[in-house]
Amino acid sequence: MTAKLTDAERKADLAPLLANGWTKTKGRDAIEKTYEFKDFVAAFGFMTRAALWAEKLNHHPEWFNVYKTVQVTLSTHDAGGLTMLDVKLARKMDALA
Ligand SMILES: C[C@H](O)[C@H](O)[C@H]1CNC2=NC(N)=NC(=O)C2=N1
Repeated sequence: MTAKLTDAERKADLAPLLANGWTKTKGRDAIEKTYEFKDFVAAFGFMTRAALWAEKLNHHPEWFNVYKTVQVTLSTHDAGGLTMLDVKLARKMDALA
């Protein structure tokens, strides 16, 4: 099983994400970000591309879409918190958005 992020990993790998629009979820070891796109097609295009990466990583987002907004929460359910899989998927999503 993937291990929860260590303090060192939180400094090295999580901090850059937190400086790039991700925030820690309240009351839970998770991160979230709200992406705003030009329209629904752009938002759904992002979700489609992210979904293929999620499947490839076998790591799946919690997300919510309304029109051109996609709200994403990442956490590793099997580990009960943040792992490097969340970092990987967050980086990928930022690259795709
Ligand atoms: C059986 C399957 O590999 C697991 O349930 C995977 C699937 N996708 C997952 N996604 C996320 N976000 N956390 C998990 O722990 C997780 N586990």
